[in-house]
Amino acid sequence: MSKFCVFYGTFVDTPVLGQLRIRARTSLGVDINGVIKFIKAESLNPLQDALDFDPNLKSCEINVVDTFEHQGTFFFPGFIDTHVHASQYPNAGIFGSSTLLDWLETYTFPLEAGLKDLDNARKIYNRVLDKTLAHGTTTASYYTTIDADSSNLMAEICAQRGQRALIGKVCMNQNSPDYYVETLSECQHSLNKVVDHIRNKIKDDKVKPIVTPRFAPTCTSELMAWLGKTAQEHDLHIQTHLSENKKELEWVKELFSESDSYTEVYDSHQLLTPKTVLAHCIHLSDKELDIIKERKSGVSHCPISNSSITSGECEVRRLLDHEIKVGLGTDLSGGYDVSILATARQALLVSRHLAMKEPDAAKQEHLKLSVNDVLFLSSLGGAQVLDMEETIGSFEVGKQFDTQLIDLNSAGTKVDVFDWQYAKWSEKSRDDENKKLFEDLLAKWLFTGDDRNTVSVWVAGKQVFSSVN
Ligand SMILES: O=c1[nH]c(=O)c2nc[nH]c2[nH]1
Ligand SMILES: [Zn+2]
Repeated sequence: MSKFCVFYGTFVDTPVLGQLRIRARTSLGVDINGVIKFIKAESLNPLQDALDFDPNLKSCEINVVDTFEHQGTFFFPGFIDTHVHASQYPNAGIFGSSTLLDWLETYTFPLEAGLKDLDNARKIYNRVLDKTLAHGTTTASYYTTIDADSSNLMAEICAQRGQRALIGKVCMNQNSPDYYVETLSECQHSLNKVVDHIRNKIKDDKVKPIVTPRFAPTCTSELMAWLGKTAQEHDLHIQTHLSENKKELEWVKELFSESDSYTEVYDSHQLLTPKTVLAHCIHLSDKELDIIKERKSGVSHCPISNSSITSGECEVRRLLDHEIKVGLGTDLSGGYDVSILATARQALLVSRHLAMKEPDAAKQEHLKLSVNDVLFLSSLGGAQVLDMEETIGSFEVGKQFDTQLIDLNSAGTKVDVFDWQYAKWSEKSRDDENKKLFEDLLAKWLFTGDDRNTVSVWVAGKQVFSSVN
């Protein structure tokens, strides 16, 4: 890696929900630590911009990545997958007509148990990294399995391959099959082992442990209380599932009859913090939304999973109106697609389904998520959910350069752009028209693009994927 890198071309991000920021003819300088040091609009010479920023750079190697002349190319923040079960990847697409509770028994627990075999785990986890990086995912919050050694292996693979990752060794000590469960003390021991391995042996700031009670039904109150306390003592992230499926809700009511709601089960065990990621959140009362907002926890919206295993339609606009942080999750393998772009597309479509059930025209319009909204959820929204918005999710001086380079003309692309649909950035006088044209190109990317358009990916300034290698 060069001491200093300058990227030149068009930068697109979503600093605010619903708003695209398109910066053409722009240079962006990145230092050896992957930190964005300057962003210069109306740049004519990216190399000169670096020297203007710091004349001392003259004596070191400066690498320029110049995409300016290449029509249909732009930089977008790396995608953030806020909820993905790496261990379930082999089952992507295999779910039949199951719903959550029978899906867990039939497909999921047997698969996860098999990752105790480290050769098997290594194959699966490397494949997950191949695929997520190639689809532009620069940060992921992973679930692994209950097994500490294979969870540590996943952390090592993420560190080697350069992805920013939260590693969640799954915790479950009740209502689980005999072949796939731990006692309280086994679970405590294996979580401690994973936290120690990641923090003291791997020692990569980009890879962190995350406390992961699978979901309330599989965790005793004693385990959840210990997990809440551990997260607080070690300042750890937390992730779990909440309110995904109606049968699951009834089960939680039976198991935790002393709690007023599913959300309160977690809250009463100190599991709701600003660093908590709650997957699904489909069937919540207003009171539960108030608690989540109050605790500043975030929601991972997993629309492909919710449609596939028939869990329901998450009312994302309602969450956003409640000022709750929302990001996107692929939720492999309840979800079948590793792609956050495909997940964003499905988020938009699910919002249209909710809108179709709303008779009031103004309210119907409000329910619809726009292209800009779902692109926000895929990037800065996800960063907020992971409590990492100061570091990643958009292009700002001081943030890390976690980025994907998109080329709508890449080899084999499904996206077709006609000459008159391109923005002509060399003609500055046409910038208003150019921006409009570019917004349409982004919509084309969302609806017709895929990993063939993701040609390079960087995490903390380091290239972690290139389609030409
Ligand atoms: O989507 C889901 N995937 C899972 O593995 C799981 N476990 C509990 N609840 C779950 N939901
Ligand atoms: Zn899940």
